[in-house]
Amino acid sequence: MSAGGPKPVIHVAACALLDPDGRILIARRPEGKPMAGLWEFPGGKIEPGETPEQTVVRELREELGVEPCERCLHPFAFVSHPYETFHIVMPLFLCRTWDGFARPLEGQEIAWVRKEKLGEYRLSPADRSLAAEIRDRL
Ligand SMILES: Nc1nc2c([nH]c(=O)n2[C@H]2C[C@H](O)[C@@H](COP(=O)(O)OP(=O)(O)OP(=O)(O)O)O2)c(=O)[nH]1
Repeated sequence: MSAGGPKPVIHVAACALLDPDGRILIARRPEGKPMAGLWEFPGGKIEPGETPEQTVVRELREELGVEPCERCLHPFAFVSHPYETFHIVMPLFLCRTWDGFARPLEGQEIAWVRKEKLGEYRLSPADRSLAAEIRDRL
């Protein structure tokens, strides 16, 4: 707990899209957002009343124009990570099947990256352990 009292717990849901060549899509947080310039998995905050799967489907549609089906989202890992001003809890799903062609719709940069190369990208601090999980378990 910080000196200023308890930090809010933020619930986020994210997804690693995996293409047939075994590459994973990551996105770079655009200028103007917190943690701009860092790479992360597509996703976002879970809105009230949403399941994490619904959040991922909504965010992939908004950010990338792709439509995964909910049953194509496979729970893979989660993080519980303290940032300075909040604490993030975030499940990461894996998805190998979706409709549409992933393209950056919100001014973000995207990259398809082999799992061995994920460590070469400057990831959000909460995502670093996820990259290691992907490298070791995928
Ligand atoms: N989407 C996503 N967010 C992550 C990851 N790792 C990580 O620490 N975060 C943090 C960054 C943000 O503080 C928070 C997600 O908020 P966001 O700003 O992307 O979500 P959002 O689009 O729903 O929010 P907003 O801009 O509408 O406020 O979680 C990740 O892999 N993916």
